[in-house]
Amino acid sequence: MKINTLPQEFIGAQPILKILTRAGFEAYFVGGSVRDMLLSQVIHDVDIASSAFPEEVKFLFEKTVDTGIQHGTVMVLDHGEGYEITTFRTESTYTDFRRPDSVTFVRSLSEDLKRRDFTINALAMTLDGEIVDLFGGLDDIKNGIIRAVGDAETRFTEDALRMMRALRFSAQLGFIIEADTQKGLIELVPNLEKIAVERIRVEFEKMLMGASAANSLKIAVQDKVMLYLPGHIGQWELSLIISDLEIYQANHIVVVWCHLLTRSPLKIQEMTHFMRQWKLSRDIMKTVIAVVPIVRQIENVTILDLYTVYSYADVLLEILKITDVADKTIQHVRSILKMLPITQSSELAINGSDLIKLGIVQPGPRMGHALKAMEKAVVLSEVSNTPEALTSFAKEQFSHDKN
Ligand SMILES: Nc1ccn([C@@H]2O[C@H](COP(=O)(O)OP(=O)(O)OP(=O)(O)O)[C@@H](O)[C@H]2O)c(=O)n1
Ligand SMILES: [Mg+2]
Repeated sequence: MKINTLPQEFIGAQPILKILTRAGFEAYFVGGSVRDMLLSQVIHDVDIASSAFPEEVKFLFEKTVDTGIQHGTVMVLDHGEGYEITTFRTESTYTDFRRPDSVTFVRSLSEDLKRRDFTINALAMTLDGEIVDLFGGLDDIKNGIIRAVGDAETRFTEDALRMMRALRFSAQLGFIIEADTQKGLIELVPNLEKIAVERIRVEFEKMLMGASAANSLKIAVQDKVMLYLPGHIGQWELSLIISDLEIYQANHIVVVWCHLLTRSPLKIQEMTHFMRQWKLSRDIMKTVIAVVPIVRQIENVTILDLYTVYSYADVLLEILKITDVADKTIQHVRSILKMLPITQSSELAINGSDLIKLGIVQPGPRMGHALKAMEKAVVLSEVSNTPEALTSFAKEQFSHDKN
């Protein structure tokens, strides 16, 4: 099979492959970019594999960076772009189920392709668009199948993360997992415990953001994958999460976590511990802690609640959609958010130094209290947000207070 018109992402890299082939080496586009091109999906990074050894690559190109030279990867810099070239390699035994004990550089493309995870990821393409398909990847793309290259158990023993990747690709692409591949997964799923949380998290998040997330999550429950994920998530009742995802697709990582935790059996105080086990970022943890209690009480939400959560309004509205909250309630929330007189304290018409200048409050602990009271009164439309109205409100409330 030959691709006649290559996407722009590959055209920029063609001169690099030309230099390698003119020097007598083999060079191909490999991995995710070839798969995504064939599926008309967005192409992320264009990876190049070559028979040239790292030192040979460095000799051929003027500007290179050793991004992962011990694994055979050198980045070539060309017109402000970086292209990673990885030497064809085989991998030795995997004592720890995630990293080869050593890699060996080889000159043969087929040796390199046969150690890759799935047939759809084991396609290569020459610089002028000829596809090299040694394991039936093209048919599997056409038929929507995730199939391990060769023996599934061997592939999953080499890197247990590949089991999460199977579920993730299935969710993103709507592909089914081929029977022997699934059998290998069921057999080896306990090895997931040996994989770093960060790596699992990346695949898990991509899975839950996929268009077919519900189906992959069902498989993950059935095949006991969930039992080996962090935070005892395997003990949760996941049917509501699955049915939400049958209808709506999460569009951002933070939405994934807010949704999951809204539907979780965890109390708000327990969530931080769970999120630490998944090593989530501070930003995501803050958002979850702000948004989830509001979603859980959405029928009784107050103007002050929505003011407090204003900076997370987009996430909040997204979660309300996913968790199937009544349209009427969503409209109500939207209209309150739109009508808030201020959205943060810095929008108050007078501030702390104004209060001091006016001689109403002195610096000290009462200041915070005064500012909070003004903020609350403005949000609740009890006072207009003008210097005059706020000054007389403050005088009335605080002038006679002792500072
Ligand atoms: N555990 C893994 C990870 C990667 N690969 C191989 O390395 C390529 C590039 O890996 P990566 O960028 O992690 O995945 P992609 O398939 O490119 O997917 P994504 O779109 O997420 O980048 C894959 O296509 C696959 O051939 C593998 O065999 N086993
Ligand atoms: Mg990639």
